[in-house]
Amino acid sequence: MVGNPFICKCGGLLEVVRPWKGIDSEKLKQLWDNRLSERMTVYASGVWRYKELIYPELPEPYITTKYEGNTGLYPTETIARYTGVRQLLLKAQSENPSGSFKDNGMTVAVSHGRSLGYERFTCTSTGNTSSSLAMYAALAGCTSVVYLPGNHISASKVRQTAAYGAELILFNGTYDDGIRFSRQYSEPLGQYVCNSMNPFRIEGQKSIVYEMAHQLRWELPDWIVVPGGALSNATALGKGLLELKQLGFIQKLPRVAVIQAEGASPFHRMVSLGDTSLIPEPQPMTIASALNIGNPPSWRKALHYIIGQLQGVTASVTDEEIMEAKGLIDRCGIGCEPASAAPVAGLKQLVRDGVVHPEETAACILTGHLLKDTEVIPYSYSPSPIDLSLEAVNGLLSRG
Ligand SMILES: N[C@@H](CCOP(=O)(O)O)C(=O)O
Repeated sequence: MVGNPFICKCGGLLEVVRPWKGIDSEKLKQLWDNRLSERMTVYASGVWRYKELIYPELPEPYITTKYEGNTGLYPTETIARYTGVRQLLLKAQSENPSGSFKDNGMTVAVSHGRSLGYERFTCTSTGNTSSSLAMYAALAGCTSVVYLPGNHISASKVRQTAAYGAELILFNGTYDDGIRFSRQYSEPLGQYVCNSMNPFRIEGQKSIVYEMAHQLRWELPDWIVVPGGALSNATALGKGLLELKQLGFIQKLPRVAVIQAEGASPFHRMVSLGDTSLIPEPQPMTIASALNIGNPPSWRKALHYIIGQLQGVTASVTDEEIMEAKGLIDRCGIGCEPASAAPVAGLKQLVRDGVVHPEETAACILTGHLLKDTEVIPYSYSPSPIDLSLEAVNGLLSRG
């Protein structure tokens, strides 16, 4: 096996560990408040605003940013009622420049790669990671090569990736096959890997919970709920939360829940059986394209942070439950891709099962934009055009 810079000799994934000397949380909170008025500097980014906890030593000229992050945190009574909690917030990572939470990590991975002198970036993807990478690589004046499974991914995401100018390599097999290939061959091909096996992706994705805590004046809800596919989001959430607590930014840790889609839920299966080794799902199958992953690369890190350190919980939900929750999120005016609706469906289940108390509060992280998986948008509109007249319109309105 050819070496990969992010894989340890033991086969596990490397991660960034810092000694955290000289962090003064009160001073940093003040600095970050001041940065909220930045406009066209790197600190206008909702990721690089928190540079001191993300990648303090990276020189600014290497940073490729599209002012990512800065996403809304919306209270919604409809979804609170639906899930059964007292208060519910939706953190819309879908509002990122390429339409998904991947941007929080990708700006850091691409900036790190540039600092090493790379000009060719790569990833394997079900579509969001590739769109994000293609966008940042183009922005940095570099090229990207993306490996995409030939089936069960979203054509709208593939088109978005192509639009940013990536070289597309469609292959037979699943996301997991593509990851196996790029673990082995990206480095000899001179391509800098930007999948979440790259620990700088995880560092960037921590900013999601940093920004959420900042928006809530450093008091998080009782629960934070994320979808689980490759498990980089869960890992970053766990690592980020523990750092916030350890460094004195928050006084109380929230509980965390990771929700998988039933057809691609090896992590949930492992946790619910009390096991500590993951049995991959050979044919992952869910309508939520971003969750179509049978062998999540970050499962060990997620197990360590979410289950080991934070005593978090997991659940799995059916495609029907995902689509029902998505319908509600869409009609609240926020909208999301199917994978993002899994946390809302999962929270409902956790309240029903008595794991989450109805008096508790929760935030669900929406990972991708409503326009990401357009093939599965289940809405219809007027079947055939009419000749416009007041009578014809009144006739249609009275039917509705
Ligand atoms: N849903 C993802 C797959 C995860 O890839 P990662 O390397 O970004 O964790 C995608 O959009 O491709």
